[in-house]
Amino acid sequence: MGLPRFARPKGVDGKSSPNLYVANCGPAVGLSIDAISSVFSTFGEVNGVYAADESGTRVIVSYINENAAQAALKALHGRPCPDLGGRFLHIQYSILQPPKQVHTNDSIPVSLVASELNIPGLYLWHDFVTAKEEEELLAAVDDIPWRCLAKRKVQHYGYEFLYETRNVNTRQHMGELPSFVSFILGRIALISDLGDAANIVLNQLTVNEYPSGVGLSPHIDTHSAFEGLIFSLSLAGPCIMEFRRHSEGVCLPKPNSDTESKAESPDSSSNVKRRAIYLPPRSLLLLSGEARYAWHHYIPHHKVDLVKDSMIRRGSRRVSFTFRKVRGIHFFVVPSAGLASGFVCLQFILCMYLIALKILIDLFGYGFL
Ligand SMILES: O=C(O)CCC(=O)C(=O)O
Ligand SMILES: [Fe+2]
Repeated sequence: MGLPRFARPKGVDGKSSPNLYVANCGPAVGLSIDAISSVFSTFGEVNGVYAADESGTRVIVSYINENAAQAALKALHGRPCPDLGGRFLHIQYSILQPPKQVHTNDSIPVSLVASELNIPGLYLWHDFVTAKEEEELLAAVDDIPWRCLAKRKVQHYGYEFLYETRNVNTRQHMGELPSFVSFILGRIALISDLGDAANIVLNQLTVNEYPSGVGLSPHIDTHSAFEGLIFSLSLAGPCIMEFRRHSEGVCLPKPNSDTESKAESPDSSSNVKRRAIYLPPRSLLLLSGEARYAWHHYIPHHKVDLVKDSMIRRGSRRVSFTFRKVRGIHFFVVPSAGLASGFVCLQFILCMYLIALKILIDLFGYGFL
């Protein structure tokens, strides 16, 4: 998906050109590309209107000829534009970058459905929770203190994820997953596509709150900390999630699980396969098998995502609920977290009963039965 690349003009005046760099203008400030195009078309034929960067607040208006650009700049620069919500536009000439200087276009087509990505083990269910449930889930976590990381806020349930060691402390169990997520666990257990649903164990929950434009570094969730399936429920705002996988024999960067480091710019080398999927609010993503173990996943730092030719603005925040299974811990089996304590009791009683039975058999033989 190639957007033309324009250089931001240097100096105040810039060099005359048919392309204008227009700041304070774009989808992120409520101005559609069509509306912008129609206003600028009054000065001459417009070739196209493009996002100047990922902010959603700066566009490039590209004219067929320079005179039109000059007229538009003269008429619209530095004053409120009534046809564009009264916004003050800041306009300069912009220059199409010569091919040698063109930055690697790091945007790739974004799919709406998981099957298009061809990544085994990746699933996405839209509208997994209703708008009302979403509201209730957000209210529930907003009632609980957040832990602030450098760029986002988190809450941990079940077991705390320790960012310093990229692991969980399995000796410190923080209790069952909260009752406000029980219905989600119950619903996951009913997903018919997941053959062996009875074996799904989810005993750790990380809630992430991302402010607008904040992403997540490429990583594979730590193998030694988590096993099995990883479910992530998106709430409040949309984002895109990208996946990348290096070809055999090519070294992957060290898995950067749940770190706070700056999102790396995606590797454009031909040895890297890249895919992207749009995660709307209320959708549930599942990473399993190859999707979970062989592909890095990350959320690019964008305020606006280009999805099927539409610019989709990230909300003021995105909250995700990521459910995982801590390696080696077998309690709290889905279907119902509400029933989890019952399971634990039952398992405990059964164990005690078998141990007692074994002792009695050892002492008295089978005769006492
Ligand atoms: O926010 C998300 O959906 C993904 C979070 C994630 O990848 C993680 O916590 O490891
Ligand atoms: Fe992850």
